[in-house]
Amino acid sequence: MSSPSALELVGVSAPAAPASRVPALHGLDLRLEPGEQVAVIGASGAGKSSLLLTMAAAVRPLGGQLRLAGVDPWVLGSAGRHRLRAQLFLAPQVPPLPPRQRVVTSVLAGGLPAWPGWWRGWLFGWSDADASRAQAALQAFDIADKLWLRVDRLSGGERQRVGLARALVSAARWWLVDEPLSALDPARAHQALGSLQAAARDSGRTLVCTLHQVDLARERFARIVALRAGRIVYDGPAAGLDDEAVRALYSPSDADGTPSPPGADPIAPPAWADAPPDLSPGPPGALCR
Ligand SMILES: Nc1ncnc2c1ncn2[C@@H]1O[C@H](COP(=O)(O)OP(=O)(O)OP(=O)(O)O)[C@@H](O)[C@H]1O
Repeated sequence: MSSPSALELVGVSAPAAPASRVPALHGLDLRLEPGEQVAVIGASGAGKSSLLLTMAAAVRPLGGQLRLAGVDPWVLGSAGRHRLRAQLFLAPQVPPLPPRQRVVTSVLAGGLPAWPGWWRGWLFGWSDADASRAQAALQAFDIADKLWLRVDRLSGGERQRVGLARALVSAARWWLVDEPLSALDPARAHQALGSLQAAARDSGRTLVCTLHQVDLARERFARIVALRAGRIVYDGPAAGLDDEAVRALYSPSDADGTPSPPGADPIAPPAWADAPPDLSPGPPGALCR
């Protein structure tokens, strides 16, 4: 049964960035019910990040309509849209963590803008209750021991997990997470995705997650949305996406999404690329670069 609290795209075409007028998404129809968990897959450049930015009301559709719990954020004034955005947590591929900030502060910033007390804590120090909240969020990603470290002392994978811990302290009802596992080894990736999904499930949040790990997407998500060249080419149960469909999804294509014929070479290399390398020795004493 559909709910009025759904996140909905109706015939949405949208660019990849706020300043662009070039559509990266073309006429998408998509509806996510509260508490649903959806993996978005597709080749590089297919439009996965653009879809999350559009859902987060960070880029304005060129056509069609985004509806968040029945409200189109783009008919609101900027203050109203800002309030509505507090319902959305967007985790970009590379979390924007200030390098000199302590991890505790970065995690608790996930509660902004809905948590005015953040500024007090940031200025005057964190209470034990705040620190415990951040620690519990980090614990879910197995990095509770990093609570008081500075962000620039973390590895890339640890930063990525701090970025995910921010979702757990946010009050948002929709979690939009862009490639959360790109910097994690396979074991950590399984653990982090499991924690994220469990936290979303336990708190009734809607989770949309873009993933390059197709096997993990099929194993862990009941519903898969597949994008190709800015269009939805599959939206359904993970079980309905077989290996052949996945191969077709990731096969090279022309710009319009038409698969290239076998052996086709869409971009010919320049003539010099085939020339044999010059292996002649340089003058005596020449430096090898
Ligand atoms: N800032 C930008 N301005 C203009 N076009 C962009 C911008 N960022 C991305 N694009 C283009 O928009 C299209 C969709 O990009 P998008 O980042 O949404 O793809 P993606 O599926 O998330 O890719 P990836 O898996 O590599 O992150 C691509 O053709 C890309 O080149």
